[in-house]
Amino acid sequence: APAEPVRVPRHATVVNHRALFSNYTFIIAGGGIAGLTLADRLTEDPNVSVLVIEAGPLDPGLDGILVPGAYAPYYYFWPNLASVPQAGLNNRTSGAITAQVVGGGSTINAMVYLRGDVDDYNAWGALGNPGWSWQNMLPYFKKAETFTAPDAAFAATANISWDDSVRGHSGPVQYSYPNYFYPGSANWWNAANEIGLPAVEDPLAGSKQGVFWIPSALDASTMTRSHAGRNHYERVKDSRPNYHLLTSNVVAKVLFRGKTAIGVCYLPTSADGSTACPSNVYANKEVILAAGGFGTPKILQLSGVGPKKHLKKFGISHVVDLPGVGQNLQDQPTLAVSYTFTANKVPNYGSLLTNATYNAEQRALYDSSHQGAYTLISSLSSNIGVVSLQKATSSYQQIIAAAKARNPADSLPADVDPTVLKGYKAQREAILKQFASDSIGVGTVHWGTADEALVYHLKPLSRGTVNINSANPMANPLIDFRTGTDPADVAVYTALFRKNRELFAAPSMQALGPTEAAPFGAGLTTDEQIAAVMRDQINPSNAHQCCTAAMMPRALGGVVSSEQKVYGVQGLRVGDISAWPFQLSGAPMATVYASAERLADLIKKEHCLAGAC
Ligand SMILES: Cc1cc2nc3c(=O)[nH]c(=O)nc-3n(C[C@H](O)[C@H](O)[C@H](O)COP(=O)(O)OP(=O)(O)OC[C@H]3O[C@@H](n4cnc5c(N)ncnc54)[C@H](O)[C@@H]3O)c2cc1C
Repeated sequence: APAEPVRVPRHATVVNHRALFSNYTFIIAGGGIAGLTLADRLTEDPNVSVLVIEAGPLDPGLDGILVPGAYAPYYYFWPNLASVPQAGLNNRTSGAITAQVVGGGSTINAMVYLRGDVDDYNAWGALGNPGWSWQNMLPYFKKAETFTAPDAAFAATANISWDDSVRGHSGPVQYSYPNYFYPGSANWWNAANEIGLPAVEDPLAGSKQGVFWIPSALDASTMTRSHAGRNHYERVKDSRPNYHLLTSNVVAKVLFRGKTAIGVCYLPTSADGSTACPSNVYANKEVILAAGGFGTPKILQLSGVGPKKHLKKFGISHVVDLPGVGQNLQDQPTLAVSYTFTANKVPNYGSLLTNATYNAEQRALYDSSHQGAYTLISSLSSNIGVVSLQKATSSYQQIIAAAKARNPADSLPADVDPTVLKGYKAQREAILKQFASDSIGVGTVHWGTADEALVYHLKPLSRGTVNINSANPMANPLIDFRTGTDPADVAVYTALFRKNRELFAAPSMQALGPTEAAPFGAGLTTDEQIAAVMRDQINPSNAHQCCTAAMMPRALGGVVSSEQKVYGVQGLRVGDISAWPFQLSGAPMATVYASAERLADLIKKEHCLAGAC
């Protein structure tokens, strides 16, 4: 079958099962951010055909997806995903959220559009990944995006600043800023300045210590969400007969001839999986996995690419023994801290929920002129602050010293493969260097302007796992975030909690009369007391799951090379967030778009596509 020539129909479209070709130049598993970016760029060459197989449907344009203030992501959550009991969080289980829809996370995420910092990409490079650095990524960040500046007068009153030279102006992903802020945001911003978190000129310039407006994946022409389904599929589909998207189907596994990937088998998302692989489709050149931080390692393991010992338990014969597949799971945990106020300002984001008149006014304003509170994603305000460990606590050196004194093996599952442990040691050294730097954030503070502050932990040292629990491709994997199993994470989080508390104690926030509410509260004064409550409150996930097919040398437990080729086989790459070695000081979306742009260029060059050689 792989030798059959590619037939190109007249219209690119979402195809149904019967309209599929039997073979394509490339097959991409997962139509999320990475998958659709790759498909768009590869089909620029009319001689290439690409099939994307996506487990979810196309969003028909629901309000809760497109209108930020009406945000309702749960329509497209992957069903029934949850973690196992979390040993570091008093054995609580938690939901594990990831998207199942065309556009993946970009269709349902909170639209926060941030890059990592300079040392994030440099450190990935230093882990044995030539070609990865901030300098190398910057052109791809720009290529990926189009920034629309806010109205100049509004920007001046609202403290929005940016450096146009680091922003892209002609890429498919649209981003801008909401054109409204709640009055309480100004108190929060001033309070941040009062505790030594300055205004950052541009958080996308490679360092963002301080406070800034959150760039948002908003199409400024309509003030609606710019998601990958729109910017990397709908934008080009009518002119690309060579771009096929099969929705509501799940890739069960990669098909191999010897050690060469030749295609995939797939089945409808509605199937029960008892008859595995009813349908096959073949790739002439490559299969690319882009099924996200949970989906990609699952497909690899089901395909016989993973820890041999684990696969054996399910009767899966291994194609290549790669112990790192499904290890190294990381997320960016979140913590909500509740407050009551004696003098909070209205309107705040709670007003949309509690005041029907205000809500109706704001909706009418948005519908008529794309202005007002509905341009803000609900539950977030316009500002956020990023904090290095040094800024968070004067005890940062003690935290680093304690982390260095710990045996890294104690932070991983007992049966860890020696290569994975070696890779973790290398990562740990890189991250501890970042802890000592004042130019890399370890966490963020945020206040939505109503009854809750949010504290995010960006740089965990704890490592989890995602492993299949059945050979049935429809069964969800076992997800163990292992949040808080490394004591340094709890110490860092406690410091971030205290930074948030300091911010609320600053004069500009005190003017609103806040009281930290239960289960926290002023009665908790020691680190131990705070940490004990945090273990009951931390949410292990911000839906930023990553790093489960990590890009590192094989001797360090890596799964893919710096060109994102899976070790030990041919014709198979990982194109998505699974390939990251460790979390960024920032949210993932912009980097997933940009690194898929980078990978598309590498693939074009290697196969001489679209005049690339
Ligand atoms: C609710 C939510 C809020 C978030 N908020 C933000 C934010 O504000 N800012 C930010 O930067 N990031 C945010 N994120 C995270 C960000 O969206 C993800 O990190 C990003 O989408 C990852 O990109 P990806 O291409 O690796 O995977 P995804 O975009 O998740 O795409 C993977 C796709 O693969 C599909 N898939 C999985 N398994 C299979 C299979 N076997 N066969 C076929 N298809 C499959 C899935 O349905 C999905 O569409 C959020 C995520 C969520 C879910």
